[in-house]
This record gives sequence, structure tokens and C-alpha cells, in this order.
Amino acid sequence: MQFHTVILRYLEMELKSPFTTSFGTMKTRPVLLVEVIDQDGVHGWGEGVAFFAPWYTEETIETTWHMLEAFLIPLLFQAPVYHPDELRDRFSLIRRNCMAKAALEGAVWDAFAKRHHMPLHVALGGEKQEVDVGVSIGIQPITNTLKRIEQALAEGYKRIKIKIKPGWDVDVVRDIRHHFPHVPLMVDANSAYSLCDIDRLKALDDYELLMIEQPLAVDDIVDHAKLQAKLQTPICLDESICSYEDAKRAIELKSCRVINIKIGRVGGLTEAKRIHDLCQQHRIPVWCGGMLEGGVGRAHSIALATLPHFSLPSDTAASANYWERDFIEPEVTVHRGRIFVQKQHGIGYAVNLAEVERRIVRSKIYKRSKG
Ligand SMILES: O=C(O)CCC(=O)C1=CC=C[C@@H](O)[C@@H]1C(=O)O
Ligand SMILES: [Mg+2]
Repeated sequence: MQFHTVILRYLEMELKSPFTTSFGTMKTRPVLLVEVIDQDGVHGWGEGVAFFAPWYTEETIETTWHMLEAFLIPLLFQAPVYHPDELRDRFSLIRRNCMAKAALEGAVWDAFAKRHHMPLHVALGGEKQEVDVGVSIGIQPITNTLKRIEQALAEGYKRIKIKIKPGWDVDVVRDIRHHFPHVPLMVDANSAYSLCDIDRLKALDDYELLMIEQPLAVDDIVDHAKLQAKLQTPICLDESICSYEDAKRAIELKSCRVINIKIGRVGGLTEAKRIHDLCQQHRIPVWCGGMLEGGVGRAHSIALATLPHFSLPSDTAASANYWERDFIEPEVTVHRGRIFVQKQHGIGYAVNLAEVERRIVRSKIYKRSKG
């Protein structure tokens, strides 16, 4: 495939309700849509998942745009792509900037699958026809939290994740367990703790949590190993794992017992697959994390979650969990906690350009120069 056109579109999406984590509250979600077009007019779609501010990783929507414009799109135009796996090497000239790489690589994967007349999940080697789904609930007053959990369970979600931070942890989990003694429950701290908080984290061992996600700093896999040795509850790493090498080190050091794989955080589907395969070899359970994506990003995550070793519910809730109206057709729906994987070629969902236009902040077309 020789790509000759890339279109970047920056949208702002209003969340149905604000989402609060240990680092702040989000009401509006910026989305960077990437469209690639090859020599035969095959289109592919990708989504950049960075936020406005660099509080989850160091990337933001603006740094992503810059990296794409200044470096990654020129690298894509430089030579044909026979298989999307090649982009991992081609982009390795650029350090990190994983979300920028993943946005463009994802669009190429979609085009590749469409060109070969197959659904993206088949192109990736995925086998499942449906994926199990959980829901992630932001920090909010306990009565609202309990109500949200009840509603999510009524909708069939297979696992509940709540966000915690120091001062919003053990008491909340105790309350939840009181009302929902047997619900599959986990917590996500987004790095809000240090080893000094070990007693507080150990107190969570009493509540049969599936896992504690990213309790310590993003670069603290050594401390995570010390913590995991003292906790019964499995630690799941999220922000700490940005590559295959990170996953390898975390497994060797026993820093975690579960890994959350997010396509954007690890630099694309090819790297996500490598981490999946590594975890499969080491019998480390994995699940597909979410970034409050729009429909295109969610479609990529659903395809990834069909790989055989994704054994725990994904953070890929229904479109209606986040938006009044998503910009894909059909929207993502969840039935009894499962998403049925689309059979159409590529990501399996069409981009609704009218819905995209409604939210557009700016867009730009990049053309390959001839010769
Ligand atoms: O997309 C979803 O539903 C998952 C939402 C979620 O839990 C997260 C989204 C974005 C950043 C984080 O706060 C968080 C996570 O860490 O997994
Ligand atoms: Mg997380």
C-alpha cells in the first residue's frame, strides 16, 4: 500500500457525565481522528487517545498532532507498506510518543484489513466472536457510585472498576462490598500512592478485589514488585507498561500479576499483540483497557480483545455509556455484558462524517509529494 493522503481531524466530544480520577475531572474529550488513503482509494481510520493535559502519560492532543505532522506522516509517505507490522520499525526512529504512533498505525491496520477483505480482528489473528465487557466508574459521591454500579449491573456489565485515591479507597470499597458482596470488583489508582501507603493498600486485601490497577508511580516497577510481594490482591499495571520491554521487565521482577493493554499507550496494535503473546507465554492474564475513546478507538480495542489470551472483561463499554451520540455507525452496543464483534471488513463500523463535522475544531489534509 502506498499512502498518498492523510487527514487529521481534531474533535471535541461532550461526555454524558464528568469522569473523575485521582488526577482530575474531564467533561469534554478531545479526539484526534486519523484517516489514511492509499493509491487505490482504500480508506483507513485511526484515533489518537491523548487528553488535553499530560496527566495520564506525557502526551497531549497537541503533541500528538505535532508528532504526526512533523515526523510520522512523512515517514508513512516515504515508502510503501506491505504489512502494518513494518511500521513499528519505521517509527522506532521516533522515541516514545506512543499515542501518536498508534493513531496512524491503527488507520493503516484498518486500510490493510479492508484491502484484504477481512475484519480487523481476523487480520490481527483474533478468534472470538464476542468480547466480555466491564465498566469503569469515576470518583463521585458514594450514593451516586452505588447507583451507577446498580445501573451497570442491570445493563449486564461483567465487572465493575472504580477509581480510588488516598482518602477515597478502603471506606468506599467497604460500602460497595456491603451492598454488592459478590460482584466482580476492581480498583484503579492511576499512580496516586507510594510505598508509604502500604498499610492502606494492604487493607484492600479484605475485599476480594479482582486486582488493584496502577497503585504506584508510572516508572516504579521496582516498588510495584515490593508491593506485590506484600499484597494478596493481584496488581495490574497500566501506565507503567508502554512497550514489550516494559512488560518483560515487569514480569521478570514480579511487579504485577495482570496487565492492562491499551493500544495507544503501547504505540499500536502490533506492539499490543507482542505484549499479548508475551503474557500468554508467561500466563499473565491480560485485558483491554479503555481511554474514553470515540467509536473508532473503541472499534480497534474490540478487535484487539478478540485475541485468545484476553481473558478478563475489557474497558470498552457501550457508546451510550459515554456519549449522547457516537460518530460511528452502528454505535457500539453491549448485550448482557458482551459485544458481538462486527463482521464487516476493517474496523467493522462506518465513520459518520456528519457527526464528525458537528464536533470539529480543526482539520488538515496532508498529501504525499510526487517524485
Ligand atoms: O474507557 C473507559 O471506559 C475506561 C476509562 C478509564 O478507566 C480510564 C480512562 C483514561 C484514563 C484513566 O483514568 C483510566 C485508566 O487508567 O484506565
Ligand atoms: Mg488505569
